[in-house]
Amino acid sequence: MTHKMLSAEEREQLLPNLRAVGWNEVEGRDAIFKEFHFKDFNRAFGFMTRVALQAEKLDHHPEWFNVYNKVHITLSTHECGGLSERDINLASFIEQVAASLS
Ligand SMILES: C[C@H](O)[C@H](O)[C@H]1CNC2=NC(N)=NC(=O)C2=N1
Repeated sequence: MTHKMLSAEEREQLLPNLRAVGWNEVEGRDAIFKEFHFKDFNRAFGFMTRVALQAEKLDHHPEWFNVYNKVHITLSTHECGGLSERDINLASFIEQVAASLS
């Protein structure tokens, strides 16, 4: 399957919404990043478990890092070497899960 990089127009429309909820563009790479904080490890890992199952379903996986109650997530589409619609869709799913757990 091929994935198309987001166009300049799509970026102008989509990125401000993501920025408003804490996703930032990564420097030197076409990717987005957000840091999540939970009450404890149990919440953080519960969050990761839900995201993992959806990622597998979508065949689109986060780059992430966890220490105790913190989860750092980077999203990018390796296949096209940058941001695609898949990253936007996964980011919005991640936002829903995080909202349901905090
Ligand atoms: C073969 C498989 O479809 C690809 O490797 C998928 C898997 N998960 C992926 N995840 C992400 N984030 N980017 C990809 O390009 C990607 N490609």
